Amino acid sequence: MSSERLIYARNDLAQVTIDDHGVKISEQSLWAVDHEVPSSNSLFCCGGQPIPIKTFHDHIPFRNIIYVDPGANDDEVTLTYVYPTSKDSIKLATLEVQVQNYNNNKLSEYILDKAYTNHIIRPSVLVLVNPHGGQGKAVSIYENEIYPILKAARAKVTLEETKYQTHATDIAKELDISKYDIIACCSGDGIPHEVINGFFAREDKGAEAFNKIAVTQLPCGSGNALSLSTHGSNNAGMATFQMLKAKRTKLDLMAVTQGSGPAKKTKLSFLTQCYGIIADSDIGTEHLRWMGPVRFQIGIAQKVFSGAKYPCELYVNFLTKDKREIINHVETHMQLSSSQRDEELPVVTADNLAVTGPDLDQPVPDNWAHISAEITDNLNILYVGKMPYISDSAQFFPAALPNDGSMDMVMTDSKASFMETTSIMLSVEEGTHVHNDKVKHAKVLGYRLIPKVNDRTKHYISVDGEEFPFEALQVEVLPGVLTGLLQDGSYVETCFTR
Ligand SMILES: Nc1ncnc2c1ncn2[C@@H]1O[C@H](COP(=O)(O)OP(=O)(O)OP(=O)(O)O)[C@@H](O)[C@H]1O
Repeated sequence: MSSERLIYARNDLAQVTIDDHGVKISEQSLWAVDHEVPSSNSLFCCGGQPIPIKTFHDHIPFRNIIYVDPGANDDEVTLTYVYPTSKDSIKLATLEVQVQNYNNNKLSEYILDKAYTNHIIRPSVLVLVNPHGGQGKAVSIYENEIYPILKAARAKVTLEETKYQTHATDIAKELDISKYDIIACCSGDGIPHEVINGFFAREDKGAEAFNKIAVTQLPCGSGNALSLSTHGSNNAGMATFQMLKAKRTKLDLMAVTQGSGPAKKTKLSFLTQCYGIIADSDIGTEHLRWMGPVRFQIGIAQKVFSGAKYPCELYVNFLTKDKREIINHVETHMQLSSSQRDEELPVVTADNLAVTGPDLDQPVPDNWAHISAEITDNLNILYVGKMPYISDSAQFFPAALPNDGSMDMVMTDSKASFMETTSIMLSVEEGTHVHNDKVKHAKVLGYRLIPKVNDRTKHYISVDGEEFPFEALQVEVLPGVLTGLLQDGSYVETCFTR
């Protein structure tokens, strides 16, 4: 520090220096940081870059800074930043500082650039709040946990509440896309599903919208798989912070086609398709909605215990058949995406959104495998997904990758005993169920499912957690069409990617 600087140091401002990692508060100024300091010295990770708590009391990492206002003099700024209060929660704070080793009329912009290496400063965000999401808590979660962080980061926020089912689809279909950088769905997984399908219903199949606007979720619903897989959190404040700091990254979508001829309809899916016990337990227990996620587990236990079977015909276009290939696939793809991390995102055109598979009344291509009746006559779970976490206690697709051009297919049949099935379900939390001999797991490029369930009880096919017609469907991957927001371009770590 120069002697001149010492003379002019203001004692009403915290004295700091800027280093490569953030803002270091000088010892004499620590009084100015009046918030509590977490005692844990563990890493604050949650899918983003680790924020070392250990040194946090005298150092504000650039990543934690969400806004910087210029002060009265060139070497003074007000920092707005977040600090962790637990592994999965944050608080906002501000600190007026005088910077001892940097004196320039662009000081606030300099720090802001360092704070937002990955993403747009002051993004323009369309916030869609589903007032019925999360058992009616979405509005208060938005007001109390999400908006304060967006406001502190000076995001340009446009707020819209969804007024009816599929309203989000209509909004996305008619949207002036030039106005927004992000659509943040303050909801469960239902609203992002609707937004993506609203884009797809546009004249260019949504190409321009998919290129311009990142679609993300801030967790306000009962199922928040998108937030858990991308922001690493079910906590709305934390997810908002992670969203602001995330990197625009291309994600694969899945095109789900049902019907043929004039009745042919294609919808996009970003998360999962499901047939069997899990679909019936998720959608079929709507009457237990007030119970929240617990209803799902009760439904599964009931079905497993009763030995429920969901026969079908299944044709699959496999990328990997042997489970051992999946580990190599994940490693190779992660290396590839890390080498492409700084490249510009590819531009999507309507061709990338075109469905190329045969119609459902036509035979599947010769290279698609017909799964043997020994499996499909006894099938009890068919679950296909593109994101690793389906709830905070279920890494159902631990090998799922954002843009490897494939989906993860997981299948079990009712020949496994009740105890075996229970043990499989219990290992879903750690993601290790896919290693179980009784679980079939493959990377697939496309499949056709024809349900053959004859009993009279109502059954379900769910796509991204939403009910779809209980009839044949065909799915293919649309590689890298959606722009999402991921920490450093990757999904949250799983047992495969850790
Ligand atoms: N104003 C509204 N009235 C009725 N339904 C609505 C309204 N706004 C949105 N919806 C519907 O609510 C459904 C669930 O949305 P979302 O996923 O956000 O909530 P959730 O709490 O996670 O519910 P779920 O348990 O279904 O996941 C969607 O199908 C959506 O179309």
